[in-house]
Formats: sequence, C-alpha cells, structure tokens
Amino acid sequence: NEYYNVTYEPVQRQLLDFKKHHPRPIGLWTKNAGEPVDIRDTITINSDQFSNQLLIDTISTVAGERIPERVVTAKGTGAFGYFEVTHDVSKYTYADVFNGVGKKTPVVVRFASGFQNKGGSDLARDLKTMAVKFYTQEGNLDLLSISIPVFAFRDPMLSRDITHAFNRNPQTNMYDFTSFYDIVTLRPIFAHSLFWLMSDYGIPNGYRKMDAFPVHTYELASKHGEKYYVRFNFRTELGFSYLTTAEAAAIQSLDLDYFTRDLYNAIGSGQYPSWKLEMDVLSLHDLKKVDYNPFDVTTLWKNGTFYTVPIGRLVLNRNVKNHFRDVEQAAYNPGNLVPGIPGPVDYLSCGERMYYRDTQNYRLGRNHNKISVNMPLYEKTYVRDGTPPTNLNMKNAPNYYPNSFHGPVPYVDEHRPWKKLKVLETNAFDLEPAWYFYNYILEDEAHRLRFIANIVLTLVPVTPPVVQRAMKLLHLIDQDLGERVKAGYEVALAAQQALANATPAETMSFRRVPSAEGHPIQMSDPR
Ligand code: HEM
Repeated sequence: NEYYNVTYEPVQRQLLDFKKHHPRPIGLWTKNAGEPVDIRDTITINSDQFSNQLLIDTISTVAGERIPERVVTAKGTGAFGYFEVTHDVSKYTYADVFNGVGKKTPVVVRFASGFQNKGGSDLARDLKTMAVKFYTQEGNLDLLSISIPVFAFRDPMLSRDITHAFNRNPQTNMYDFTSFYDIVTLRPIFAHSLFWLMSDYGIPNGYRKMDAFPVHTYELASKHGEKYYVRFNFRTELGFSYLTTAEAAAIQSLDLDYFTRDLYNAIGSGQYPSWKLEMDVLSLHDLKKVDYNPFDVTTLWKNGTFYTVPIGRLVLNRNVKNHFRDVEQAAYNPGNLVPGIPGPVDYLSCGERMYYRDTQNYRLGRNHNKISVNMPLYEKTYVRDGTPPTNLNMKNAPNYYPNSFHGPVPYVDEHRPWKKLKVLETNAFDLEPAWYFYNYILEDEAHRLRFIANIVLTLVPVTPPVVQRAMKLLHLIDQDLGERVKAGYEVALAAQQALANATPAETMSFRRVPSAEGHPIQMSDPR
C-alpha cells in the first residue's frame, strides 16, 4: 500500500504493481530443470563451484539472452488491442476481418524507429513504423506501416544499400550523413521521402499522435468478382502532432525512451490510443484512367482521382507483460494476407516477401510462426520438426500431402480473382513530387523554414563534394529551395568554424592514472 498516496506513472510503478498483485513470493525458485534452489547454493565463494548446478545454469544461459536485433526498426515497443469494423465495406472486399459492423478482431501492434539500434533514441528524425498484426479467423493479416505516406524507392535491389548508407559507417561506427547524401544524390528517387522526413512529419510527438501508412497499393476482391485498388491509412484519433528539432533534442537529452514511455503510460492509465482505418480507393475502371502510376510507392495518388472509405477503429488497450516475448519476438510479414485481400502487386512488395521471411528465419528461427505472439488463431500445416519451438508439432497427424488418411485439406475460395494484375513499372523517376511537397504540402512559410533548417543541419557534417551534389539536386528540384539551403549552409558552416577556432577549456591538468605513453614496447597494427 506504500504508493497509494503518491501519484506514480504506470512506468514508475510497474514493480510495485507486481508486488501489489502478489502479496507473497510467487513460488519457490527452481533450477532450470526444476529442482528447488537451496539458499546455500546462491553464494559460491569458497564452495565446490563445479557441482553447483545453479551456478552452471546461470553462467550457461546469460550470454544466450541476446538474439540478433532487427536489421532496421530495432528500437521499438508494442501493445495489444483490437480492431473494430465501423463501416460496411463488403462492396470492396470479402475479407472476414473487415466484414460485419461491430466485429472485433484482436491485434498486436509494434512501433519502432527506422534506423535506430536497439538502445537508440525514439526522438531521432527518422522513419517511424507501426506494424499491425490482425489475428483474424482466416489467419494473420499484417499491415506494416510507416509514418509518412511514401516509401523511399521501388526497386528491392536498393534496400541493402540504403540500409548500409543510412546506418553506421564501417570504420567510425557512427551515423554518417556523407553516405546518406551520397546515396540520395546518386539515386534521387529518395528525395521525395527524404523531404517528408526533413519536415515536421520527421519527428511526431510520440507514437500515439502519428498517422501510419502501409503505402503499397493493395488489391482487394469483392464477393461479386470485382477488384479494387486501395491505399490504407491509419489516422490517429488524437490528431497528428510533431516536435521541432530543438524540442526533440531537449527531450532526448533526458529521455531516449520518450515515445515508449508515453505509450506505456497512456495505456497503463486507461487513455487508450486509437486510430481510424480508412482506405483511398480506385476501381479497376478508375485505374485505367489515371495519368500516373498508382502502384508507385514513392509517390502520392493525385487529389481528385480517388475517394476515401472508412473501415474501422484500432484501439490499443493492453500493455505487453513481457517485452521480449511479445515485441522482440514479433514477426510482421507483408506477405501475411487473408482471403479477399490479394495484396500489393508492385515489384517492391515481391522483394519484401522474401526479405522478411529471410530476416525472421535468421533472427527468430524458421519456426517463428510457432512463437506465441505470431501464432494465428487456427493453423494446421505439413511443416514439421526443426529448431524449437515446435509446439505440438501436429502430433501424430499424417505429415505428407496428398494423403488418404485425413490430414488437413485445402478448400476452394470461390471468390478468389482468377487473374492477378500484371504491372509493368518504369525505372524513370520524376523530381516533381519533391517540388510539389516543398511548394504545396508544406502549408506555410514557417514550416518551410523549419524544413530548410533541418536539411542544413544534416548537411553541415557532410564532406564538401557530396554537399555540392546535394545542392545541385535541391536546385534542380526547386531553385528557391536550393538558394535558401545554400545560404543557410554557409551561415551554419561559418558558425561551426568560429566555434572550432575558440580556445578549448582546460579539462584536466594532470592525471594520476598510469599510462603506456613512453613505454619502450609500443603496440602497432601489423595489418
Ligand atoms: C524491399 C523493401 C524493404 C525491405 C528489404 C525491408 C526490410 C525490413 C526488415 C529486414 C525489417 C526487420 C524485420 C524483422 O526483423 O522482423 C523491416 C521492418 C519493418 N518494415 Fe520493412 N522493408 C522494406 C519495405 C518496407 C515497406 C514498403 C514498408 C511499409 C510501408 C515497411 C515497413 C516496415 C515495418 C513497419 C517494419 C517493422 C516491423 C516490426 O515492428 O517488427 N518496409 N523491414
């Protein structure tokens, strides 16, 4: 009862809450094989350590607590909740999860920051992600979404290189804006999504207050054999809000986990975050009339060519009890689709299907769908054995198909479209979307100034030849933008120079720590 009179946030009181719910120890401590621990085994100095199974259990398990972190989106958090259908969309899809107003489907959602490592900052100017796994009656539907409505590129061949260039330098082990701008200027298709990130959309004010976009154009199929092409949008019911670079830096100096804390505290105190799920729609007929490529993940659909249909609400109402079990081990895969949603048809999505399977096989093992958080509500397969977890391993059911002994059988989906749309894409790209973003999506001059300042800030540490190329690209996109970034860059550089010329304060006049300086044997790197 010690905290009844004090207002602690849910994050602060997690351990106290545990104790409150368990007035006595939760049981006897056991060794890994179940033998109860005798208190004399808990201290090992001056004892026979080799025969102490508790010590061996401890030493031989602690290093194995680590698994590889995600190659991207490593810093994340998650929660459970539900999705509720609020509108009849049976005209567009026969997917069970989106049919029946009032129907609720459980979900697990993971949020993350695109290029931060596991211990990194929530507040980095970065792509934020929101991955939603719907546990539907027809299998898991995963909608992997990002905080901006366009993706950086459309050829999956580029993904490794952008991941490398946006990540830590192989020698300095630091994020490197030179490699960042180098690849952006060599592949200017990145410019559009980069512009979104440099604007107020680059640092939302927490995961609760950001919108999220699966970006791909999904094919939907109706019961009547019609096909629709849609872009889903999750719109936060709290309203989008952002942090300026200065605000984010100030918070970051005190709290790298600001988004994580905000989400946990909100859910823990009953203020459940929620999003409306809607879709922008083009019918097959409309699709043929538009004068742009509606499958291009690097561009927006043009206003006036589509209409928007509400589907339902996503609510997060339960914090996870164990982060590793339910968030770290979660495996979202854009290939996890359900009947009625044939899914994206662009080339990037084909690449993704392979990447996600491969990365999760590596990170979690090839039985990752048998880990509790990834398990569908119903599942019967011919997959057997392998690295645990294998769960019941389908017990004694026939393990080959076809068989005449009543193993699981396929069904006939009468509504499944008989033909998949074939899309031919071009490698050509246009700088017009970036120009449009600067002139029309940035709604006023104040936002444009913040955008320019953010670009300038990231250009200052870049090596000069790459800066020149970045300037050229910005001028090509918009002359006015190019000029303003150039002017801002020169001022910032001069300020940095002035700072570098200032005499550094003396920090340590002498030291007592023994040093190898002057030692006759000097180490040198023979390689
Ligand atoms: C070829 C293109 C892409 C590649 C190679 C790629 C690669 C990856 C990888 C390796 C992960 C880590 C997955 C894990 O370890 O479980 C990841 C996470 C993620 N990606 Fe992608 N991605 C691509 C495109 C996209 C697109 C287009 C979107 C959405 C618009 C997206 C959204 C996400 C999200 C939301 C996560 C976080 C999943 C989680 O929280 O576990 N990705 N991506």
